[in-house]
Parts: sequence; C-alpha cells; structure tokens
Amino acid sequence: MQVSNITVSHDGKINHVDNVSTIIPRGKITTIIGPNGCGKSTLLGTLSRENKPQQGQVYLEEQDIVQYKPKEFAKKLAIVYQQNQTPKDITIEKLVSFGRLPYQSMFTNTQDADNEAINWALESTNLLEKRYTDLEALSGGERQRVWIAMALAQKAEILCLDEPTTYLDMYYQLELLALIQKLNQTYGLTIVMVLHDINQAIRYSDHLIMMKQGKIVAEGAPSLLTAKNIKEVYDVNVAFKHDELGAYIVPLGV
Ligand SMILES: Nc1ncnc2c1ncn2[C@@H]1O[C@H](COP(=O)(O)OP(=O)(O)OP(=O)(O)O)[C@@H](O)[C@H]1O
Repeated sequence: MQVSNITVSHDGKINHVDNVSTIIPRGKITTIIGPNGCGKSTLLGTLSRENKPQQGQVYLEEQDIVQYKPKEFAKKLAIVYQQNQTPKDITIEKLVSFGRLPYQSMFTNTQDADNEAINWALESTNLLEKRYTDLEALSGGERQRVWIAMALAQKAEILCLDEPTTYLDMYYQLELLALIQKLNQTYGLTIVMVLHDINQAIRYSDHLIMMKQGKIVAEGAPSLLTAKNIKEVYDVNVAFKHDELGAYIVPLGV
C-alpha cells in the first residue's frame, strides 16, 4: 500500500494525521508505534477506509482505495479491532462465517469455497475443536483469536490489527503475536498493526512506523530505534540492550 500525503482531522481543527506519506511493504509485518493520541489508530483506520482523509490518497495495487467497491475492498483488506462487541448466543463457527459475506451473492453458490475458508481460518487459529462453542464461553485471549479467524475467512492479503494484545495477559499476548507471525510467514499475509509494547514491536516486526503528533518521525527496520529517538518521541529514558536475546529496551524513567 502506498500512502500519499494523507491528512485526517476528526474535528476539523487539528490534523490528527498530518500530511503523512509512507509505504506499507507487501508480505511484511509493519507496526505503528508512538505515544497515546499520536494518530496510530487514525492512520490504521485510514488504510482500512474507516477514516476518510481530508487530503491525500491511499493506493492499493495502484488503485486509490476509495475506488474499490465495499465487497472488493473487503477481499483485499481485513481489520481486527482492539475490543469487539461480542454478539450473544453465537458460536465461533457462526462468527467466523461472517468473514465470508463479501463473497456471497444471490447469483453464485460459494458454499464450498466458504466452508474451505472457514475451516482454514479455524485451523490456522487453533479453534477447530471449539467451533461449536459459544463465543461467550471463551476467555478474552481466545475471543481475540476468533476475531482474527473471522478476518482470515475474508481471505484478504492484508490484515490490520489495532492494538491486538491490549487487555490480554502475557501468555495470550505472546500466543497472539506468534499467531500473527505464523500468518505472515506461512501464508505471506501483509500485517499492519498498532502496538504499545516497544519490545514486542522490535521482536515481531520487519518494519516500524514511529509517529508523534500526527506525523511519521522515523520508519524502517526495528534497528532504527535508539535511546535518543525514543526519548524524543515518548519522553522516556531507556537503555538499549543487545545480547543473545536480540535487541530490547529497558525503561529507566521519565
Ligand atoms: N472519533 C474521534 N473524534 C474526535 N477525536 C478523535 C476521534 N478519534 C480519535 N480522536 C483524537 O485523535 C487523536 C489521535 O487518536 P488516535 O486514536 O489515532 O491515537 P493513537 O495514537 O491510536 O492513541 P492511543 O495510543 O491512545 O490509542 C487523539 O487526540 C484522539 O483524541
């Protein structure tokens, strides 16, 4: 995806995303990082057409995303939110099947392809055995996997995730990030996500976009992060460590 001079304002006064241009590399994991309120979700929501930019364009396969019909766009890009309203009395399988809506029409029978995609989505997220379980009976971590399964059933090449690990304990955070990595490495999905944990961003991303006050201040491989630019962006002092675990930061204080 190519983002070209995007400006988004939620209130018509402040530019919450301010003249941003970037490229989301295909087949890679891109993570948007930055302090609270810097515009991460607004940028992600612009890629997924949830936010309409006042200025600029986003191109997907050389076509402006506004030109795609809703169903065609849903076949290209799926998004999973941080928190989702859980419908009552619905099984995992039923929820995942909603991911097939972009493919259904009155004139074509897509049942075989639908079943195949649903099975693949359930298998990839390790939910096959629980397919007939009610969503309400699941823990928060399992539920997040179901929403990802629904997005996978959409069979889109680009998967956007807005703070997918928020509200999850350490176990489910790591499980979810490993799943995202598997989806990228095994199926070549392009991942674009927002994360707050810098160490997770370093460990699981190929590409980082670092934002501050609606602008991109640095982008590239995780090695672009330094104690200096983290201080500038987050106003936090960190120590950078490099050892057999790879690179990671240790927050020292504000
Ligand atoms: N629907 C909205 N109406 C008005 N202002 C909004 C709306 N959504 C976001 N904003 C404002 O836009 C700015 C950027 O918000 P955004 O959610 O994109 O930031 P973020 O970097 O994702 O923040 P966080 O890390 O806290 O989730 C914030 O100041 C926020 O208050």
